[in-house]
Amino acid sequence: MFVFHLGFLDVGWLDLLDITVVALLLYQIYNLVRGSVASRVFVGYLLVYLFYLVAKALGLNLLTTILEYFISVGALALIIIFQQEIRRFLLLIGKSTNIGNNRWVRRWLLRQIDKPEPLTPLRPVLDACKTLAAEFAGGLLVIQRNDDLSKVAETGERLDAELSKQLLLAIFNQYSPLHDGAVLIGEGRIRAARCILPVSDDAELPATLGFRHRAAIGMSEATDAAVIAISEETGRLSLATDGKLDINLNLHDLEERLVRYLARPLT
Ligand SMILES: Nc1ncnc2c1ncn2[C@@H]1O[C@H](COP(=O)(O)OP(=O)(O)OP(=O)(O)O)[C@@H](O)[C@H]1O
Repeated sequence: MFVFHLGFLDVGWLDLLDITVVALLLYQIYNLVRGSVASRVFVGYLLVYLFYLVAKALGLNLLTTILEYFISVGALALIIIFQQEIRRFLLLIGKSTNIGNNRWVRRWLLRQIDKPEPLTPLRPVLDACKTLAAEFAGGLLVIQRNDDLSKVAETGERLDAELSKQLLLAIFNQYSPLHDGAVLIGEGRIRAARCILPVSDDAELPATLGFRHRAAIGMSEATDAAVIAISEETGRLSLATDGKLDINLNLHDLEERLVRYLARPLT
């Protein structure tokens, strides 16, 4: 069934759906590679493909064959060049379609009654952040929301300790064997310390941003956790959520953003 005619072209509903999906995909790819070296490779590849279409339409057989060969080998090369972007793209899809994490799916399909979200008391966390910032001690604190963080916990020392300001300060004390890496906090308890977080490979991040802050962003890209980074150099407080870092927050702003983010309904 045709929707309309465009010159000699008959455009149907399926064509419109096809064009919309391709446009959305291209837009997502553009968003992922924007600003990175990969974006130039992507544009170059598109230009070669356009050149190939023109050569084919003109009936330039030899050139078409050479370009066909180049494009098929190029597709493989693209997968290698774009590994980081493809990984980020798949993570994005996985994160937004994590069926088990969906409130409605849990309720209606998995027949799980939603228990009230386990609230992590923020007071001990905020008090510890205040002291760590004032003393330029440095810290990295992950507050679990809904995603399972057991894989990250495995990279460090598992603990199951009551959450308290004093314990957090003891962990991040420079003489503590647990001070390096991140602390995981979930359901009001300290779950692990000395954890290694995934580091963001976003090429648009400022070069001045060190690994503690890149790890905070990386963790918030890969999971729905909120990550607080306290700079050892400047005492600055930053909060990473949804792959974005808010830097130089005062304690009040940090508390407000954390409360708002953790109270946000699950999708
Ligand atoms: N991937 C990671 N996972 C967990 N902790 C990390 C990771 N990368 C760095 N860190 C922690 O951050 C500390 C400081 O790293 P770095 O100096 O590169 O960060 P920074 O962002 O410049 O922070 P600062 O302002 O505190 O110097 C490391 O000693 C380590 O404890």
